[in-house]
Order: sequence, then structure tokens, then C-alpha cells
Amino acid sequence: MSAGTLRIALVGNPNCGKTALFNQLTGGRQKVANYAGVTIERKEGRFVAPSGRMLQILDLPGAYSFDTVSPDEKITRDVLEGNYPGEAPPDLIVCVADATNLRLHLRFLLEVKRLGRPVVLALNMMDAARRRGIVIDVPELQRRLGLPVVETIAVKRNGAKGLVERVDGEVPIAAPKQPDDAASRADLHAEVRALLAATVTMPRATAKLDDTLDRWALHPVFGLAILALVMFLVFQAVYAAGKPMSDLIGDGFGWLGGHLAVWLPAGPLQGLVTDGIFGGLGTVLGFLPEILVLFFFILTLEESGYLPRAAFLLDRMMLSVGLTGRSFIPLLSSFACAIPGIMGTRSITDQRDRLTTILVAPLMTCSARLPVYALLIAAFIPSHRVLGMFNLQGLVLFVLYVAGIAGAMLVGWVMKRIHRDKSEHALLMELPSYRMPKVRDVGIGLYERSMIFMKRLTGVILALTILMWALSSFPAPPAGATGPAIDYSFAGYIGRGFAHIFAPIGFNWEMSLALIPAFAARETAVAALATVYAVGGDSGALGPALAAHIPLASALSLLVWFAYAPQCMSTLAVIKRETDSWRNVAISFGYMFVMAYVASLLTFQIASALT
Ligand SMILES: Nc1nc2c(ncn2[C@@H]2O[C@H](COP(=O)(O)OP(=O)(O)OP(=O)(O)O)[C@@H](O)[C@H]2O)c(=O)[nH]1
Ligand SMILES: [Mg+2]
Repeated sequence: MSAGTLRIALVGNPNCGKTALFNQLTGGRQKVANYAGVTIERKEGRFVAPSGRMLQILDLPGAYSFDTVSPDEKITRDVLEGNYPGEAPPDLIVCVADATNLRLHLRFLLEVKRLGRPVVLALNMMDAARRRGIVIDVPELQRRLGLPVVETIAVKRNGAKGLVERVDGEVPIAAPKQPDDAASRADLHAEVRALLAATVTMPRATAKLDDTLDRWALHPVFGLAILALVMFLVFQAVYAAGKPMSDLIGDGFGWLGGHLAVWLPAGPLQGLVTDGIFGGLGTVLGFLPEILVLFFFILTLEESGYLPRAAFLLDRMMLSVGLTGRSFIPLLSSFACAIPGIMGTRSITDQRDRLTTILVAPLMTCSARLPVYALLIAAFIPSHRVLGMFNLQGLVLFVLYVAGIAGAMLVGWVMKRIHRDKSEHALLMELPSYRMPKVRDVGIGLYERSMIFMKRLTGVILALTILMWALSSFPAPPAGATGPAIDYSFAGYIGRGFAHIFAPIGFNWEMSLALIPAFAARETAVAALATVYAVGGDSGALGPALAAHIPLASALSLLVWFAYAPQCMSTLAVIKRETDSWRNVAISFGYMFVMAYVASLLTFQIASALT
């Protein structure tokens, strides 16, 4: 033990509340959600126990068993066995078990115990267990297991007090290490059965409410209808609730910029502040409310336990296109950003399934696309009511999200043909209990999202905006020039160069130019368009300026481009890291470029013919 610090690892089956416990103990803000496979990396935190001793806590990915091979479970196994590079095995293992589902969770505890290291069992979710009338004879369980057992409620203040007291005391003596072979594994089931019979009293009917809800949620027809309705309403809400707040922020920022400009001498600096920072960044910032409304729904759905049911419902459909229900959660995180989504594929054991998921994850509409969509939709799509109740703008947004999903299914299907591997890996996924989302957790989630957004805004997006502004302002037009100043700038030259490639799909040179910073961070397309059109001699809000310069067919083509185009360098970098192959990066970039180009070409040509 180094300098009195006790190193404790939290392990257990997925979704038993390890991360919730970790956050409770260390004051951390790691992601907690009601489905299996949330944590995929080892996370470390520390706190000082009442005795004054420093406790270092490791949160690990959930594992069903030690004989499985998914990359995230391997991390857990390696850490416990002391095979994780640069890390000694923990001094103490806290095995977390879901008290409402001990049949499953005790089996893993017995596997952990065989490692021959000191173990404490935390019976978590005791609140839920009590509510269901499950009675556990803790002293008897402790006696039979031969290790300390404490009850915890990870989501309640002070709910881990007993655990802290226990781990702050003496380190328990380890059981002797036992061989790990097939025969001894078979014994585990019998051992669990005996333990349960002696220590746990189950009420006759458990989880009645869950069963009733599932009869609807998992119904092959009603279930799908409910899922479609939920998704549809989310996008309506993004518009109905996000838009007014966005307008407010946009107007406020414009006003502020106008007042600030008065204090600055006329010239390039004034241009940078009004057009670049306030015009460009302000416009991007204005879309934060839409992003937060979307995340409010995602976080609520995540905590409710509904998402794995949706995965279950879509499993058949996903299998037919070469994906599995297991891909559902990584693909779902890709709606925030493809990067955590691609990293989340680590819980997929089958290599082919994992690669397919990685390749299609960038087609899910990430939150960086939302500002671009929202800007173009607000400028070009009238806010009519459809069928008297639905907002046309919300409907178009919904269609764009669906277009991304449909594209992913198409690519999955093609990959399946290419591989000629017809094997299907049906989904084996636990359905967690339904749970009422907590205001505090959703609040923390939204706060984290806002921080990520603000960091991007004041970091990469700001830098790119300044760069775009500089490119569009210099060199200044020669004396006697007649056209707008930007025509003579670097940006003018670069944009016109790119415009040759994009002319067939209807992009003018300003739009082509905006694609360049968008490759680093998609939202910057908005700031770039704002800068370019303001520098081009326009004033006023960006939306009307766009509508005046860009035909409808081109705007629709740009929307489709953003749905499919290979974008953001960071995503490609993560594909390289996760698959360790430049070939996969080239495949991703190539297929998305072709797909985006063809889809935009069709959109532009059809829309031009119709308008
Ligand atoms: N009612 C109740 N809910 C809990 C308790 N502990 C955790 N939860 C909920 O259980 C779900 C899973 O919690 P996590 O902490 O993400 O579980 P995990 O073990 O880290 O899961 P993985 O990272 O996927 O292995 C979340 O919805 C939590 O809010 C508890 O003591 N009582
Ligand atoms: Mg976790």
C-alpha cells in the first residue's frame, strides 16, 4: 500500500450502479445511465475517508463474466489481475451487485472471489429491492460468503455511508485463489442457487408495473408505433421550445455587438468584432437551446430504461441490414457526437459487427450538425402547420435525422453483401427496470453538454472564425475595385477554386468555402457563412441574407450534404485509433464523400427542376 493510500476498484455486472457509486464517493460527474455498457474506460477518483486516509477509487466497465472477450470487459479483468500496464492490482475490490437481481450478480461475485484478493460486496439499489418486497438476510449472506457485505443506495445522499465505514476499516482477508476452469465454473450456478435459497426471500409477484409497461413498449406493432411517436415528438419539441430561446440569444448578441462596435474605430478590428465574433459566434451560440432541448429528451429517455427496449424492438430490423441490437446504444450516443459512439463500440464482441457500426456511426446526426440544420431550415422552410398540428420546420428536421438513419441502414446492408458473411448475432441484452429520471441527474447532464459546447465555441470554433474572417478581409481590394471586397481576398480565391468541385451540386463559392472550416468543426459553417456574407457587404440577420443569396434548391442540397458528408477530422482520427487502420479511415471518407455528392446532386437537380 503506497503512502497510506488505499486503492479500491469497483466491479460488477453492467448497470448495477458502479458509476453512480463512484460519483457519490468521489464527487465525480461520470456518465450514469439506465442501460448496460455505459462505462467503457477505467476512470479514477479519490477522496479522504473520515479516518484521514486517502482512498483512490477506480470505476471500471461492467463485466458479465471473466471468460468473455469484449474489449471493455478485458480492461476490467486486466486491472483486477494486475495485468493492466503500469498499474498494480487494487488493494481492495468492491463488488457491486444489484440487489433486485442477485441471481445474475452473485455469480460474478463468486468469480471475483476466486481471484484470491480482498473483496467487499456492496448490495446496491437497496431502495428498489425494498420497494419490491425483496428481503435479504445480510448477516447470513456475509457468513456464507465469508466476506463483508454492506447495503448501499448509490443515488441517495449518504447512501454509501456504510460502505465508506467498511472500506475505511481493516482490509478484509482474501479467500484463497482458486483455479479458473470449466468444471469450477459449472459449480458456480449451484453455489448461487444455494446462497439465494438461504438468504433471499422474494415476493411472489415482482415488477408488475414493468411487465405492464413492457406489454405495450415491446409489442411488435404498438411498440414500433410508440417509438416512432416518441422520436417524432422530440423533434417537434426541439423546434417549439428551442426556437424562441434561440431567437432571444441571437437578438441579444446582435444588439451587444452593435453597441460594442460604436466604441471601436472603423476598420478591420471593428469588422472582426461585429461580423466575426458577434455575428459568427453569436449565431452558433444561438443554437445552444435547441441542442439542450434535444439532450433533455435523450437524457430522460436514457434514465427511464426505455432505450434498451427500443434496441430490442429494432433488433430484427437491424439484423437484416447487418447491424445488431448491440449497435443500438453506440449509434444512439452518436446523436451527441460520433466520437463517444465509435468508442462505445468496444462493447461489441464480433469484429465484423463492430466495424460496420464504426463505419455507419458518423451518419447519425450529431449535435454539431444541429446549428447548420436549424439555420438553413429557419431561412428556407416556412413555418407552416401541417395537418393543423405539426410544424413543417420540425418535420423537415425529423426527415433529416431519418435520412441519416436510412443512409446507415443502406451502408450496413451493402457491407453485409460485400462480406458475404450471413451469420447473425442475435441480441442478448438485459432489460433494466423502468426508473423515474431524477431532475438532478438530467440537470448535471445538461450542464456537462453546455460546457462541451462552450468549450468548442470558445476554442476551435473561435479560432476558425477568426481565421475565416482574416481570409475574407485580406488582402484588401485594389484601388478602383468595383466588386465586393471579399471577391479580392484569399477567401474569394480559395472559395472559387473549390466551387468547381461543388458547382454541379448547386453550391456557390461562399458555400464551398464554408465547407473547409466545417471539416474541423461542423458548426463553424454557420459562423463562416455569417462572416462571408457580412464581409460581402450585407448587414442584418444571417437567415434573410442567406435566403437572398442562395436558391432553395442549393439550400436543400447543402442540408443533404451535411447529412452524409465525411466530416470532422476528429471522427476520422478516432476511427484510426479504434480500428488501427488507415484503410478504414479511407473507406469512411471515400464512401461518405460519394454518398453525399450523389445525394446532393439528386436533391439539387430534382429541386431545380421542380422550382
Ligand atoms: N433506485 C436506484 N437506482 C440506482 C442506484 N444506483 C444506481 N442506480 C441507477 O442505475 C442505473 C445504472 O447506474 P450506473 O452507475 O450507470 O451503472 P454502472 O454499473 O456504472 O453501469 P455500466 O457502466 O454500464 O457498467 C442508473 O439509471 C442509476 O441512476 C440505487 O442505489 N438505487
Ligand atoms: Mg458505469
